[in-house]
Amino acid sequence: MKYISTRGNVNGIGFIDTVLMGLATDGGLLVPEKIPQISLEKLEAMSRMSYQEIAFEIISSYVDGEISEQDLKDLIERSYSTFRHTDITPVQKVKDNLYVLELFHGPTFAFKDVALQFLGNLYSYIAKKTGVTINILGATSGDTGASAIEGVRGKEGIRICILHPHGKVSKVQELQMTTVNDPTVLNLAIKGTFDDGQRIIKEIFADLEFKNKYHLRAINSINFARILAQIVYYFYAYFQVKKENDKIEYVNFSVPTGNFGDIFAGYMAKRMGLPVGKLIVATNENNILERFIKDGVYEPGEFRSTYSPSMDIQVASNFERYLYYLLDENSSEVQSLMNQFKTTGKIEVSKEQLRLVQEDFSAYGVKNDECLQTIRKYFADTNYLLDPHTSCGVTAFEKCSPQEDICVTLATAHPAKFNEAIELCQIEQTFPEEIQQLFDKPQYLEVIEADKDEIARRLERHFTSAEVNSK
Ligand SMILES: N[C@@H](CCOP(=O)(O)O)C(=O)O
Repeated sequence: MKYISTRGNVNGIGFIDTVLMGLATDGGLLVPEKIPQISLEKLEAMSRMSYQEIAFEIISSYVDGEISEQDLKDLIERSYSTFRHTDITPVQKVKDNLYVLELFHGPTFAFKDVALQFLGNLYSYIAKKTGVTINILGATSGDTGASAIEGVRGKEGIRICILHPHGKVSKVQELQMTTVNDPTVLNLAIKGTFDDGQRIIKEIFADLEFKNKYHLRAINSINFARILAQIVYYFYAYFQVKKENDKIEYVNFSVPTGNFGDIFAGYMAKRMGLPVGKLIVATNENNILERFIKDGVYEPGEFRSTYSPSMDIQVASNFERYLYYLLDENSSEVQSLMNQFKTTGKIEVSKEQLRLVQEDFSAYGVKNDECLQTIRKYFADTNYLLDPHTSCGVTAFEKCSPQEDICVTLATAHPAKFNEAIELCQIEQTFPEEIQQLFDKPQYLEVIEADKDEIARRLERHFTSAEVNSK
């Protein structure tokens, strides 16, 4: 299994180099040369496996022997031993045709833990094997940051810096990131939006001299390992639902979407042979992806702060990976559309391409009020408390999934992370102990201009500090 860039100028690299490269050196995103196919017999066998066993089957088909079988099994075991639920990502039936895939049982109560516990352990494994320090740079709209820090903190030979938009994440999200008192962890609160942070880190990664000098590594979903670990739970969820509904031929998935990584993992699962019907893109009022799926025009709108801050994103990183497949793996066309996006701020696909988009996806952009209404309605009717992101997913399920289909909505975070929104719904909730205790801790963060050069200077200091954990 080799990996290539969506823009065509990186070819034939292996899995570990793909993880280390993160953003491709030509500015594109790395994808496998061929998507592994899962046969019907294999699917049947996998339906009886545990989460960890399914993870091994999927991940090993992409790692292709670069990590020994035993080491990979150990990495997977270690990564999911931190989860509070024995099923790792349990599936709950909420009503007749709606299941919720609970992805928030990891250490930071968000779906990001599923991939970042794994990626943290993988980085640690690589750091030990190569003896080279790993300096991680990431941007977050709220959930990735805490989860990435939790995935690597205390691990030998790793430093991390996370950029978050100052004042634009929930209080619990901010506390989760900034109460970590560890000299290898740096939190920069930028005066800007998540899109500013994501653009700046991509510019820094594109400066190859800087990237190589400081061994910069990515933890965002630009890193293919993130997508890979997220493919697993689509398989797991399908098998759980199929057990209860043996006649179904496919399942729809409704996915709260910001950076397009989570739903892109679902698209990969479908391409691998999982019987997925529609992939429903649930956005909030930052609805670039909804507009693209409905009209074929990809063009950022005005930034809005919403009750689902993790999805307050205009430019979705993984859109480029999808574009690559939509354009029939034609990297020069991807390159030219991405250039066009850079100069005009807009991409428009043909009618035939839009038809293909709509074969796989439907979309709904949830208004702020609707998000709260759905939380109230489901709590009153089913006693199930949705977080605001999952509420967008459930609202989109109601709008887009036909009554006769079964749909799994991805529950991407625990409601306790977004108590501001839950309080507006006049619903009382008890905080899990791990979240409650954050309120008494001091915070460690630096507020900084959203300026690439200033941030790069701060990174140089952090990534050359003597502080790095050792055995
Ligand atoms: N929604 C994310 C934004 C970053 O996305 P990623 O999947 O590329 O890490 C967040 O909560 O930080």
